[in-house]
Amino acid sequence: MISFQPDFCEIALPEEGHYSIEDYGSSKARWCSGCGAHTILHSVQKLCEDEQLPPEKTVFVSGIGCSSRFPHYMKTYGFHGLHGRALPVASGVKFRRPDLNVFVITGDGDCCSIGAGHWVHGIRYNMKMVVLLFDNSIYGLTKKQTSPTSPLGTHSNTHPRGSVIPPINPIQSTLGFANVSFVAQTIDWKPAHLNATLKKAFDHPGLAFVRIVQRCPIWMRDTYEPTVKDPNALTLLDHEDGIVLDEKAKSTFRHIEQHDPSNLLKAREMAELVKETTPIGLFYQNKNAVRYDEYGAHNLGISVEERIGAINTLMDRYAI
Ligand SMILES: Cc1ncc(C[n+]2csc(CCOP(=O)(O)OP(=O)(O)O)c2C)c(N)n1
Ligand code: SF4
Repeated sequence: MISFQPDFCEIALPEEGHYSIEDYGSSKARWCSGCGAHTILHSVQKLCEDEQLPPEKTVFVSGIGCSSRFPHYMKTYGFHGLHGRALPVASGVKFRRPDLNVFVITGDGDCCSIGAGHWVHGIRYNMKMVVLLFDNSIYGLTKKQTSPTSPLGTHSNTHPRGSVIPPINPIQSTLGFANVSFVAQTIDWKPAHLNATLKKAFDHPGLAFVRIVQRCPIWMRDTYEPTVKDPNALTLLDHEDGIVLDEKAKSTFRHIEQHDPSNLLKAREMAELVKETTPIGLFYQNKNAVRYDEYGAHNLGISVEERIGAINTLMDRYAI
């Protein structure tokens, strides 16, 4: 388990009082050339710059996988932990330090396989954080084993003759979990949509779950290439309360569907679209869902600061 504080504390707030994108991390990550994770990294660093997040108040928690190397490339706090366990670690961080900006980076194996139990309850606890599911439909780091999101018939090292069990649809599953409050889908190769989705997720007052369809050119080229190349493969979910794109970015889509993100039943129907095309946009948002990170303080009738003080006292008492 590695928890670390890289060299950000050596980066004093620039004199002009403005962090630039370079202050948030490196653009030289050790992912394969053409891996979709590179564009996601850039987009997240851009979000940090746009929001001027103080690096010492920001933490990236991940599990294990290619995608989970993400915290190493950020000059913020980071925790590259145990396979499948990013969500409980992040929940602990958020409950203990509600003042921090918390991001979770998880792969489809990490989240939907070994970490699936935490996925259900992380969504249900709805603590304010952004969860980014890097879904490349394969176990990348361990060199091509079938993942729960691998399309039926995927040839892999665990299923050389093709996978036989239908995959999980992470959007549909998440929309079925209790107390779900924000579910969006985007892709790594359309930066305008990716950036707008991250911004919407960051602004959400609860747990924002974002599935990012991610290119893995090493193991899954045949799976994602048709979607990248075919202009008919995507459907943009459009609504004034959803992920709003400018006209130029919108004009790159051939298929646009109006979808009101307050309608959970319709959102579940939209998630089914994936059989014919990949829908991207905001499926569902409920800003009023119960938040466990707020509940503790509200229930006791104390402020967040008082709660932190109470937790500190307990930790001192038991020398934790
Ligand atoms: C408890 C445990 N079981 C298994 C592994 C081996 N392992 C490491 S990464 C990984 C799968 C990674 O796939 P995914 O989460 O989809 O991430 P990707 O590498 O594709 O980004 C597995 C099975 C491990 N590190 N720890
Ligand atoms: S194996 Fe795939 S997911 Fe992993 S770094 Fe390479 S391209 Fe990215």
